Amino acid sequence: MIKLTDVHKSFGTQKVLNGLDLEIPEGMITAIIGPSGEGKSVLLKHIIGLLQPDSGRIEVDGESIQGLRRSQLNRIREKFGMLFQNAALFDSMSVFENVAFPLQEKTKLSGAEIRRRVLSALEDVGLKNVENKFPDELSGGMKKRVGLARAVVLNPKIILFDEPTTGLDPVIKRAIHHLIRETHAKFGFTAVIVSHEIPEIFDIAQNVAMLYQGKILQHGTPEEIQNSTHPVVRQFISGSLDGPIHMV
Ligand SMILES: Nc1ncnc2c1ncn2[C@@H]1O[C@H](COP(=O)(O)OP(=O)(O)OP(=O)(O)O)[C@@H](O)[C@H]1O
Repeated sequence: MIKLTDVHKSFGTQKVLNGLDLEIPEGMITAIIGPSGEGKSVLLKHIIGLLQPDSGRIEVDGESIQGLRRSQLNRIREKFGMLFQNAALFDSMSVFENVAFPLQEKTKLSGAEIRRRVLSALEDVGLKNVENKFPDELSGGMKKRVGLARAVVLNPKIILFDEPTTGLDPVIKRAIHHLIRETHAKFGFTAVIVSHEIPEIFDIAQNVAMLYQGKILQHGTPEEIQNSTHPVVRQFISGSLDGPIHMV
């Protein structure tokens, strides 16, 4: 389980997280939703230890991730895979090299075993015969698939997805969502997905937490969030211009 307790984070005078509490259950898909600029990516970066809170506590599997030495933090980070917003592939490396990278960095597996695992991970995400291509030869959807293969190749306990479908056409978006669900069913990792895809995300996530003004405003099943009576949640999921959320 991932547990955040009373987490505060400011950048200069801008308070982004303001006493945030959240429990992310193990083995489930949890979506973080909320208006742009509210701190969803900042929240993900705290979970993986890329940002430190000003105060509060973040625990992964019962272990606090603050104040750790780099080697201890690295050990905890090995539990994580991450699919970044833009897939963050290395442009100068082939698809094979991109997916092999975590295995080469973190394991002492033989070249033959690495090859087997990379090709298997690519097959899991529906990619065949692309291992020798370079990222700029791939479509946006294929890049996301390669990013997902790289995120699952070490079989991590937890995968963080930062807007995995932003900028993709509706068909590819659906395919990526389907793939996340399938890989989740196959590998059983804990998934945390930051997403703007409303209502599609309600079909994928088992839990949904809405971030607003530095706190989790509501956390529940997709049904509970969709049937929320909270005016902010209602306005956000309906995309209405009228309501307490002010556009800037
Ligand atoms: N390293 C940083 N230094 C200064 N400000 C930052 C930093 N990281 C994030 N911020 C600020 O924190 C706020 C929240 O950013 P964040 O990217 O988490 O929002 P978000 O909810 O993920 O937005 P979006 O949905 O548009 O991606 C923004 O105002 C951003 O400018």
